[in-house]
Amino acid sequence: MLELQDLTRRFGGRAAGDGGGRAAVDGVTLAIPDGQMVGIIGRSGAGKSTLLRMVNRLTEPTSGRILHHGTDVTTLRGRALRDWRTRCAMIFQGFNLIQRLDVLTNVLVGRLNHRHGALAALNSLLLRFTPEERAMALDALDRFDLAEQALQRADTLSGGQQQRVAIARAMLQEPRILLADEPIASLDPRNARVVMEALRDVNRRDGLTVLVNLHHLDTARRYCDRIIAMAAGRVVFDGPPSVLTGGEVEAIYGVPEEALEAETPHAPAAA
Ligand SMILES: Nc1ncnc2c1ncn2[C@@H]1O[C@H](COP(=O)(O)OP(=O)(O)OP(=O)(O)O)[C@@H](O)[C@H]1O
Repeated sequence: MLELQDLTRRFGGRAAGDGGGRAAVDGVTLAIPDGQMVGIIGRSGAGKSTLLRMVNRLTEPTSGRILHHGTDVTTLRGRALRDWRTRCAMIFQGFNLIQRLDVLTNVLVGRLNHRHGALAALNSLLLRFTPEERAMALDALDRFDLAEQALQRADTLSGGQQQRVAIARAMLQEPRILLADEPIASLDPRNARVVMEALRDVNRRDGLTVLVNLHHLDTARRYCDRIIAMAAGRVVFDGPPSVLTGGEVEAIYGVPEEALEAETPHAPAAA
């Protein structure tokens, strides 16, 4: 179980924790069972990215707690924090691959957090990997239908392929949670579908908890077990997709579903 307890993040105060500034996330309390696929929706600026980034501590909470299996991850430091970030992988709208490196090496980067000791550090620096690690990376690529592209530079792939490489890299971390921050916002509908299916697959087959920020409600309804809607940093809906009807969306946001989605600034579809 992943528990968020009264989680708040303010920006723009005089100092963290002084109670000043605007709340990007405002007192969010959620309990997310292991293996659930959760879609987080809401207008631009609702606090979706800040919420996800607090879970793996890329953004520090101003107040509140995050517990995973009872461990308070809000207080972790040093090696314990690095271990948490390994268990809690993240993918981004912009894929965040190293463009000039080949696909296989990009996936192997997901393994670096598992290494400890001086020799391992040197090998990491030189991007040297063992045959076992390379086999693991190839398996991950094969699973997402990318084995043939293993030796191509990352920047030769389509956006949908790059996002699947990012998922393969995340899987090499052997995480328990996958955080996906608008993973399909730059993709055309076909690539978006393939990426959502890949996320669904790691959720269903590997049992990962997946938290995914999405702009399209139909995508959230189709792929997620649970939908959380945010507005101004707060949770304004939390329930199964079947309950989030068009009427419910209009009641929450004051505009029809189509109008809500149309406000969303989208990056141009990737090639
Ligand atoms: N590093 C930061 N410094 C200052 N303000 C920030 C920072 N990050 C986010 N914010 C503000 O916090 C609020 C929530 O932003 P956030 O990116 O979490 O929303 P979002 O729902 O993910 O939006 P989008 O869908 O556009 O990505 C916004 O008002 C944003 O401007």
